Amino acid sequence: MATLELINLSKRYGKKVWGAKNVNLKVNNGEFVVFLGPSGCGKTTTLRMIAGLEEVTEGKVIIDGKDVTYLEPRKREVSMVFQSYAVWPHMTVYDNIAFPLKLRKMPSKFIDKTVEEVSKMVKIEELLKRYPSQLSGGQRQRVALARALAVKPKIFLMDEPLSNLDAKLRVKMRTELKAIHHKTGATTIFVTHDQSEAMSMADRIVIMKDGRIVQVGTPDEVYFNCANTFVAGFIGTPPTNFFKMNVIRSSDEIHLKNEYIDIKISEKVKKSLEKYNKDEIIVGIRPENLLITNNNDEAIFKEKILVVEPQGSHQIIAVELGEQIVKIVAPAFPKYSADEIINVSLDHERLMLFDIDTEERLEDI
Ligand SMILES: Nc1ncnc2c1ncn2[C@@H]1O[C@H](COP(=O)(O)OP(=O)(O)OP(=O)(O)O)[C@@H](O)[C@H]1O
Repeated sequence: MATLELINLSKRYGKKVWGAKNVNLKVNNGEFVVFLGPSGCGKTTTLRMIAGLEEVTEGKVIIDGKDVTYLEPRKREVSMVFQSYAVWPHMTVYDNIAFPLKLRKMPSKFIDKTVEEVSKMVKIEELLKRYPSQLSGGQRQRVALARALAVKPKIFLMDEPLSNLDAKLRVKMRTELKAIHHKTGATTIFVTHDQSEAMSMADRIVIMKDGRIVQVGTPDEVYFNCANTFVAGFIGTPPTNFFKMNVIRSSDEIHLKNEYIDIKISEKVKKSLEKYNKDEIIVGIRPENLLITNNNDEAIFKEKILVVEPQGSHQIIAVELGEQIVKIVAPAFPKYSADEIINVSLDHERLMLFDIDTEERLEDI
């Protein structure tokens, strides 16, 4: 177990492309941190610099207070699990797991005990005599995990380890990985572009865009206190609805208005708007914070339902406001259907406001 610190960590490919730029992060002992972001945002590059597989252009990697920026990978005491299972086909499962321990010249009794321990942890103790070709994809990935666990690394690095598995197995493995982390307490960095994977596993999520960190926080923090429109749009399914609106100030009220929507803002939100002197603003409302109501006075808009997508536990309702499709997550009952006219209000506590120019969230909400 160890702490990890990244200081201004940057990687430039060629003359122009920055794979990662000024990444600053402190990871606590035993923490499970997930790097999340769209394809090409720099997650893998950053992970590989931590592992020592990628040369650092600028900045430092510190593990347990020691500068390892230029230390070769095997001396860093980190283990990495990749998306492709990367198990050796000519070795049995036992030998695959034992290999890194044999390299370290560990006594055979110790190796036996460790293989038994980690294979139980990842539930492959029955498969030790098989070869990888005799395993399913999920089982192969478990072998790769066991091999990484066997060396008891200071830091566990995982690059999309679940993405080759089918949807059901992915969800199952998430829970298992979280349980393994709970058991081992190993400091873990996990890379994914799947936000629900990140939300369900992470102690903290590091959201990246264009090689930079845009927000670091617990799953709740990045969901409820999004730093900007990028985070609000990236986290959550269906994604946040965004509206460009005018700020209409009168002596006793403030309204946020566009052609279709009129929001009379609450006292709480009023405060943050007092400091905002622009006439336009971006409003973000999550689909579950739009509420279908019978009360005309509460409604921020009234519209015909375009389509209803039943999901069992809830319904996703789409309406069209001009060119924009707006999504509403409603409870499973009452049932709605296309062409029905609905009044829609909102949970004012969950309204998100963003600066029209910077797209950063307004403070004090
Ligand atoms: N060897 C390379 N040479 C040149 N550019 C590279 C190289 N490796 C990565 N890049 C670029 O660096 C940026 C970050 O890539 P990286 O692989 O870290 O992204 P990622 O977030 O892990 O994406 P993905 O989810 O698709 O794996 C991208 O713009 C990518 O094109």
